[in-house]
Amino acid sequence: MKHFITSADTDSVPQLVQKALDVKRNPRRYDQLGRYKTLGLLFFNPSLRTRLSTQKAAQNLGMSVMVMNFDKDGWQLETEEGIVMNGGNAEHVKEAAAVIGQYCDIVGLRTFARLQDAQADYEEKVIHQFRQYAGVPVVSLESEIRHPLQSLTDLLTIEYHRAKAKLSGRPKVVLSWAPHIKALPQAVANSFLEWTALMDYEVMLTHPTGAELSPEFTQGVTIEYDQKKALKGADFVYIKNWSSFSNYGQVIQAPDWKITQEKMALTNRAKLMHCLPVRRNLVIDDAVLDSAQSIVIEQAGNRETAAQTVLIELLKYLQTQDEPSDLAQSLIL
Ligand SMILES: NCCC[C@H](NC(=O)CCC(=O)O)C(=O)O
Ligand SMILES: NC(=O)OP(=O)(O)O
Repeated sequence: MKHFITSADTDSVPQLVQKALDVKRNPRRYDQLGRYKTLGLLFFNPSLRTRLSTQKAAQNLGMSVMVMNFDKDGWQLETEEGIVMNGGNAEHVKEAAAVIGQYCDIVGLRTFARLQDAQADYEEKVIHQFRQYAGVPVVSLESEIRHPLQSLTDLLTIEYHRAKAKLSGRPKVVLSWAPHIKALPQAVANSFLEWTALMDYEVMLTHPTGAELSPEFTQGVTIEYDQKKALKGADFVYIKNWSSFSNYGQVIQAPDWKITQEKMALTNRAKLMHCLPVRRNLVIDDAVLDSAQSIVIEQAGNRETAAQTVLIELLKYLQTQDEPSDLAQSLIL
């Protein structure tokens, strides 16, 4: 694996999930793999889990880590090609990415959607420019439209519980929209659909009218507009708010979609998942978050395993690049 930006960066999502389960069982197996390698983590937006779990995962592999709050501490980045830079942006991404690539063997980036211009957000411009100009593997720490480290975590968590509960057959996995006061990105939901589509699950999406996601991510997905119907018989319930895609970035008002104990009672004693942070009693009731059905803390714990799995794959790729060619080898000898 050369980069980690979409599910297409891995040859097989089910195999990557199996590798993550293996890392969960043997977390110290590759504790020297990252020796003398440096990971750079660039945050344009806040983070708790992604920042700490990825840093911890890198340390578990013997890597050094540098973290930068790029929005506060970096120069304002210009991303337009060929522009006369006489505005507010001091540094072009071409130099910034290339220079960071001089210091880091792997670079992670968090660049949330601005939720003003769908076309601009859906291009995921900055992360692709880093892939083009950094010269090293690039990891998404949540881009405008995807959060692949979260999705790998989510599948790892589902597979772990499936095995533990000895669930036979295809699990019913429901992604439900829930209310929020702020306009949030669609990244977590998009990615969850992108990744679950590659597993043998019965996936159902439920949301109010007006909360439709981009067709790029919902093709082939069953959509049920009645939340209670959707929750019936669910084995896993994944809760997330997102703002409107069609009326781009607008907050959708539907307070009745909050997750309550009564709604959870409709499920097949489903495990409740959320990427966090979650606003209690606005999105999910205390009674549900504090119940045994909630696995949100364990899910967040699995972020470390998912990040470690991805770093192992990228470090193994770097090893293949580090091996001296026959010609270089003969010059050294
Ligand atoms: N990385 C996980 C989720 C991050 C972000 N949530 C947030 O911004 C919540 C902010 C708040 O609740 O004020 C999102 O939905 O994509
Ligand atoms: N779930 C998640 O990505 O959390 P942070 O935003 O805190 O990193």
